[in-house]
Amino acid sequence: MTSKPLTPAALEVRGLTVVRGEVRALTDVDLTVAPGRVTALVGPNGSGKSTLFAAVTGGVDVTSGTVKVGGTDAAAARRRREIAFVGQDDTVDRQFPLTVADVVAQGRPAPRGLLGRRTAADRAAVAEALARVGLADLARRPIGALSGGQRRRVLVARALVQEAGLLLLDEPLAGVDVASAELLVDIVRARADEGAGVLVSTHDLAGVTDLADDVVLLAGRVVAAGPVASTLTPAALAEAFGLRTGDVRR
Ligand SMILES: Nc1ncnc2c1ncn2[C@@H]1O[C@H](COP(=O)(O)OP(=O)(O)OP(=O)(O)O)[C@@H](O)[C@H]1O
Repeated sequence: MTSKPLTPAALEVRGLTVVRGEVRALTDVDLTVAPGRVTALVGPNGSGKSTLFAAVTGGVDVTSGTVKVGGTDAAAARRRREIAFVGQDDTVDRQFPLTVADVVAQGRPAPRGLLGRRTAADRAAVAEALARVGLADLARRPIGALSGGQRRRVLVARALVQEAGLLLLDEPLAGVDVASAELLVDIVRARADEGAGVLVSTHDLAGVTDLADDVVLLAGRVVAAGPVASTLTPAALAEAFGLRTGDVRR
């Protein structure tokens, strides 16, 4: 008798192939993100990291294969708001007169009822997420009056208040200072400790050990996958990044 796992994977990708125009961006990708674990998605430019996120969030058509989130089809999970995503080029409209707290509150379900007011739970979640990303003092500031790095943190806070079972972050460490990077690593870990599955793409090989439990090395296909220590071997890195083995230092 085969026993089914008690908890479904936060994300389970099987045989995923995505063709974008003339380009085969992903070929036969298998990948699992377990609840309570942080998985790093590592690969060179053009290796398909953003395409993989797009396949989960509905930003690109799946050519073949399956994408399941929390045990159900990704489209159904999106409707249940079970997927929180911070993309690489996510922007907020700086001209629109929204405060930082307003933008974070967008991560909560739309307010119901005649007055459409946010609930006390919404307000508490927004305050907690802003504190987590170190922006509690800026809650009432217009979103247009923040630095680029601060706006990034606002978008992470917006993803946190969604309380989704799957958190996806596309290159959150790119272009952030050391303190912000450390904060992000802590935030990601805390979300996993709360039971979410987290998938984070990064170019920063040196930081993967601090960031993640598991790693998937991508080069249009999966080169290697598993626990960080046993997976990031010089040979696997060389294969994924197209280097000679002797070039890879860890
Ligand atoms: N909109 C698009 N139309 C056609 N091809 C695309 C499109 N977006 C990406 N591609 C191609 O798909 C492949 C994978 O790109 P993708 O953006 O997923 O890689 P990536 O690993 O996220 O790269 P990077 O690290 O540079 O962000 C590349 O060959 C790219 O040129």
